[in-house]
Amino acid sequence: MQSFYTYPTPPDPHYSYGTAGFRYLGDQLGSVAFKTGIIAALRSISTGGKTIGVVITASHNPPDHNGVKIVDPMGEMLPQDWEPFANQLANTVSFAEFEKAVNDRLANYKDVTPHIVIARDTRSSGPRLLKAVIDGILALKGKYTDFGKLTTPQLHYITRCYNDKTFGQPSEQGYYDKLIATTTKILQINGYTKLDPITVDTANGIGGDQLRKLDSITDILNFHVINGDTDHPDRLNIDCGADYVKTNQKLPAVLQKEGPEQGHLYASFDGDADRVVCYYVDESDKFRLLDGDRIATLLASLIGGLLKKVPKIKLKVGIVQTAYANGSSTEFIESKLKIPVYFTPTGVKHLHQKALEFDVGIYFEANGHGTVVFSPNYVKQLRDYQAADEEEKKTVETLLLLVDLINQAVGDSICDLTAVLVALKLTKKSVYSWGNDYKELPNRLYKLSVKDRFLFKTTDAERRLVSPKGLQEKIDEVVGKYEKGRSFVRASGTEDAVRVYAEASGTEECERLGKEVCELTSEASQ
Ligand SMILES: CC(=O)N[C@H]1[C@@H](OP(=O)(O)O)O[C@H](CO)[C@@H](O)[C@@H]1O
Ligand SMILES: [Mg+2]
Repeated sequence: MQSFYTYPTPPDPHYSYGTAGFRYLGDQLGSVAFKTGIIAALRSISTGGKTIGVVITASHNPPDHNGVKIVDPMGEMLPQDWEPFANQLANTVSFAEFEKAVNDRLANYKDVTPHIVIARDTRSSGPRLLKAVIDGILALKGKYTDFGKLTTPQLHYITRCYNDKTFGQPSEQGYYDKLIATTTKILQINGYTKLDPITVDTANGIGGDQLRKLDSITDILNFHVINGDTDHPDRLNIDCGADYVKTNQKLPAVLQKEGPEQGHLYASFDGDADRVVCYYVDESDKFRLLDGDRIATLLASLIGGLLKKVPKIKLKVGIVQTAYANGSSTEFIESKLKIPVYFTPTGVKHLHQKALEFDVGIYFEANGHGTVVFSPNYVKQLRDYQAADEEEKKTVETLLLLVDLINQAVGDSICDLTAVLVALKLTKKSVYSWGNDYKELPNRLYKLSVKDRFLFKTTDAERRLVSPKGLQEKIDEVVGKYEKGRSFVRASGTEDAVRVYAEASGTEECERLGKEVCELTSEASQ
């Protein structure tokens, strides 16, 4: 563990393992990356030598940021009860304390060789941090396999394949093979040969390289990449990508300049390709965003529609949203799709957990991060089903193939987008009709700097404040003045800020409501 000295921990560190792992400026992450190698190795040892993943990425954050995140054996996030230990290690400055913490932990487990799979995004700090992660793994005499540059979900897939041989081949090629084979089969049994073309803004990140590879090995997917410059890592997420499009509610800069094609479907990925939003420009040149809420409703329409065709199969379907979901989407799901909606706090780990309670659990954050999970009961009922005719057989096969198409471990831009295109094809829906399923309520999201964001404590899936005292009552009073008004305030879990969300029936009303709630929030935080 002498390489501890190669990666000195800065004095008075405050590193914290959040939903997205450790995330800071790339040049401040050396010691954290080294220690993440150690934590991943310990996690592997604690599971009796199962393969663990490490992804080096800062997703949609600026190019000079970076991050390290650990992936558990079945492709899930590191369990929350490991986070305090990860934080303790990351913030330990002295070698003696560090060595003791590691050895104490090691003493709990059997002596096995850990194995770690690693991948990184396109950032220039990636290779340096990779070296640090590897040195951490080697310090515990671990083995590693470096998969080079991959999307975050690809590394989740590979990690799972190592531990679950039925899942697929543990390689990048294995990922493409599975996606192509599944998509081809779904199309074939439903009488189609290829998916419709789509233009994809890949945020100048790793998603671009991977879509180009896919495009070169198959004719059924028709992805046209824009913002796909991975030779210049400093362009990552700049004026493009899912976060830019969703936050600004406008086209990526290059499309604003060149002019988009009316009615054509576009999509944007984030920097590590685990989020996707779609959009188009309508007959009156208006930008129409098809965000995570819309993706959830589209996939729910597909799955719900297919299940209706086999009424003897009884499965529990649920949709999980956060308070950031547009009110119209919730209303559409409940009143038109007749599927129950559940709310959890922000962060995919909360949504994922809730979704697991259903046979089909569909969850998406409005920003485009999400997936669908299917229960063992779903697979069993469909596998055991005796189809009465060809139509039923086709339906059941399609429902089973969806399990392989959608990356259940984690939100995956490439799989989610393919599922969107499959859904449009199978439901015979045009881009316009998707966009007209419901009319979004105008909404605004604000970020406020406050003295102490931890003062803001919430309840009811973050929709109501319990602290600061009295603020919620004031918000209620303001909200009551606006038709279809809704507003809530919560501390960000990833930034030192408080977020204020507002929606109302009209744009002006929504902005006024947002402004009023921002003012109340600032006053209360003095
Ligand atoms: C409003 C919003 O988009 N919040 C994001 C953001 O969380 P905050 O806790 O709001 O900072 O980052 C999370 C991690 O990427 C993501 O899951 C979440 O949706
Ligand atoms: Mg991401």
